Amino acid sequence: MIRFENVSKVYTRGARPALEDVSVDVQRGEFVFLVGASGSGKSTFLSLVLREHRPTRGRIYVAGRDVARLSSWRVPKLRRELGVVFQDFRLLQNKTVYENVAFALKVIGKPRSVVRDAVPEILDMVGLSGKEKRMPTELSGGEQQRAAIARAIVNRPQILLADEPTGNLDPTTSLGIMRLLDRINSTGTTVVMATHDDEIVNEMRRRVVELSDGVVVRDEASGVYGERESILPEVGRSTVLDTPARGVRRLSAIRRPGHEPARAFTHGEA
Ligand SMILES: Nc1ncnc2c1ncn2[C@@H]1O[C@H](COP(=O)(O)OP(=O)(O)OP(=O)(O)O)[C@@H](O)[C@H]1O
Repeated sequence: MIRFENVSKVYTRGARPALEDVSVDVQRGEFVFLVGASGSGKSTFLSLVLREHRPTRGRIYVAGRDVARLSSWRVPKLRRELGVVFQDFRLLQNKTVYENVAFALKVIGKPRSVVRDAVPEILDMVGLSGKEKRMPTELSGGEQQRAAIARAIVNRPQILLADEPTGNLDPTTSLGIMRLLDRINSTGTTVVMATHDDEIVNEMRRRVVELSDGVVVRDEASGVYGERESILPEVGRSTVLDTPARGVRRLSAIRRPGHEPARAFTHGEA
């Protein structure tokens, strides 16, 4: 679904590459975390998928298209296959929740009948039924992100890119957003999420691609944020979750008694 072949990106001649010889293959339906320190190249990776920039070297295929060679007039069609959410939501402040989501369909020429059916359905899915008429300023951060996610997926894109989607949210709200992203992924949408949120990555146990100074230094099928497991080889997963001293505190802290922690994302309500 997304393939990087020996991709390098140099923004400014003479500067250190933002990405260097990156090869990553993301299959249809995968959920991939992109992790790494600030400046390691995560946003650059996502921007190349979106064809906001072209790679300096290498090939990038997205949903079957060679995006580096794509002519400009074909870029909008590529972007219809891609939903995007950001840390700062980026909702249109002068439009209601309904209008924000409907706008995404209107700009690509969907008929009114499609808008009328699709918008309520997607708002229901993200848990915003009843809040259609609110302005973004009348929503909590988590609700704003839900609206942004609704807008990103209302056109049923094959791929959802998320750049720090929980970066502005508290732990409980982040958990709800992750459940929602997980649910979207379980419907077949490929999800690539750049994040600094170690606890979410550790809890989800999905594929982790780690960048460091633009280079892929780790690509694990079911990874954690850092190298914690090599430090704690004998400690089981639930023990890690229950051990505040290890720093994995947040998700277990908001777990209600009797709730199954390990698969909370997979089957929980958003
Ligand atoms: N438009 C740009 N022009 C020039 N340099 C850029 C541009 N965008 C990013 N860079 C540089 O490329 C490198 C990678 O940046 P990038 O934003 O991809 O990292 P990141 O991992 O997403 O960081 P963060 O976690 O802080 O968002 C950095 O050195 C950055 O300064």
